[in-house]
Amino acid sequence: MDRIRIRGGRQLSGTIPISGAKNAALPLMAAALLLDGPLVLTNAPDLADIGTMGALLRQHGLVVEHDKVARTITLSGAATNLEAPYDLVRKMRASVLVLGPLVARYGQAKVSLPGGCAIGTRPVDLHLSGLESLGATISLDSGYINATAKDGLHGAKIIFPQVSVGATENLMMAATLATGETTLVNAAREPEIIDLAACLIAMGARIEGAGSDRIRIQGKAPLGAATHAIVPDRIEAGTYACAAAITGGEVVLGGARLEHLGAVARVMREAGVEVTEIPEGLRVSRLNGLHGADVMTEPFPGFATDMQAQFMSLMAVAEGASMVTETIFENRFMHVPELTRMGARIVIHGASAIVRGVPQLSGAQVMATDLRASVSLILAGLAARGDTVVSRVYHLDRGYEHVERKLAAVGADIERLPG
Ligand SMILES: CC(=O)N[C@H]1[C@@H](OP(=O)(O)OP(=O)(O)OC[C@H]2O[C@@H](n3ccc(=O)[nH]c3=O)[C@H](O)[C@@H]2O)O[C@H](CO)[C@@H](O)[C@@H]1O
Ligand SMILES: C=C(OP(=O)(O)O)C(=O)O
Repeated sequence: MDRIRIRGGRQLSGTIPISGAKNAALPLMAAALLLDGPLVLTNAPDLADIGTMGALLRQHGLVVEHDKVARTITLSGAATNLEAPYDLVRKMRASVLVLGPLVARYGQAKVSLPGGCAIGTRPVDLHLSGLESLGATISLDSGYINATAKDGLHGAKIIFPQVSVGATENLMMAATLATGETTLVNAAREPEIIDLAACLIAMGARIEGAGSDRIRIQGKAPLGAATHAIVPDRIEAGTYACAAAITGGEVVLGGARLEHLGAVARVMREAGVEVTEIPEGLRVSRLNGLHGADVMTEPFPGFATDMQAQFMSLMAVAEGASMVTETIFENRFMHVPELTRMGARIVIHGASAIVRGVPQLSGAQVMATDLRASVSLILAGLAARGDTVVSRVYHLDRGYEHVERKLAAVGADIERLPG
């Protein structure tokens, strides 16, 4: 298993190109099940999760070509197998996004229940009840979701009791092939939802309101081939913004957009980080000290849960105390014991962590437990005295493209230790 070694203390300077977003690319790939295609996705990142979604769609019968040099994914063909097996679904929860498109187009699907993961139990009840509202019959058997809609889906008004990115995506896709109008109320407003809607519209779908909490879909518009550029990864951008800030450096995040950072940019400014929009993307710098700032994770445009671990690393070396409250996932503080091993002073009280900043962290051997926890340890390593070695970086490779190359290119002392 590969590890990553970081020798801390280098200020970062230069430009980091921001890749296409993992969390946009995965639903966009699943959307290829809605039509024969081809669907051409440009600005595609080279990530383990993209490989997993490609493998899943191939075993459904699609032709998936990922040109890593041109950074395009071309998806075409029809599904010949309507089952998503446990072995692939367990690797990546976003696999459940094939459910809506499959049942909408083929009237039938069998998809393994994704189960929980390190950060929480992560049920899919909202995906399933939403599909039932659209007319699907759902049953659970031997760890699988069986969904049928022999006469097709029909439009409905679906009021989500809680905001869910994945359920909004699954139902928005399914509704494009349902008869009549579907309204999603209390829908997620993340930039990845807007990106998926833009791609579906490019295919011919009629969708209004994506980016607001009420999305209207007029189903059964004929869908055809489309080309779509994947939105830049706001979480990757936020992560590298923390890298610039934690090292007291200045970096340009090529292609990043301020409006996509939501509350993250505001809180970073509050903590003493300069974030400026420039034609190339965002310039992030920290010339003076960092101050503690409180955050609470919320659906977009609130502070992203996917930025919580990285921000906690930053607060670990800020002056004063910060309170970090996680409201989305019940088990997303697994980076805390590892950061503590590096000298951070953090105590957890229920869903909140109190971070008392220390002047300096010290390098240590630490273990990655999930995607964002892994990168938070790399950030801490960039600021720490001495060497940090992060193990289990396969978590990191799910969602960060060439992290060591991108950071080394702006001056970090970082290398991958193949294992
Ligand atoms: C591939 C992808 O895009 N992943 C992102 C997506 O995950 P994902 O789509 O899984 O997250 P959701 O927005 O659905 O989850 C939000 C909350 O709703 C709960 N919930 C969700 C669905 C459901 O049927 N029932 C239910 O109770 C979840 O357990 C969680 O507490 O949004 C999360 C929240 O921004 C991010 O952290 C993930 O990086
Ligand atoms: C939690 C994440 O992803 P996933 O939903 O794929 O587990 C993430 O991107 O931080």
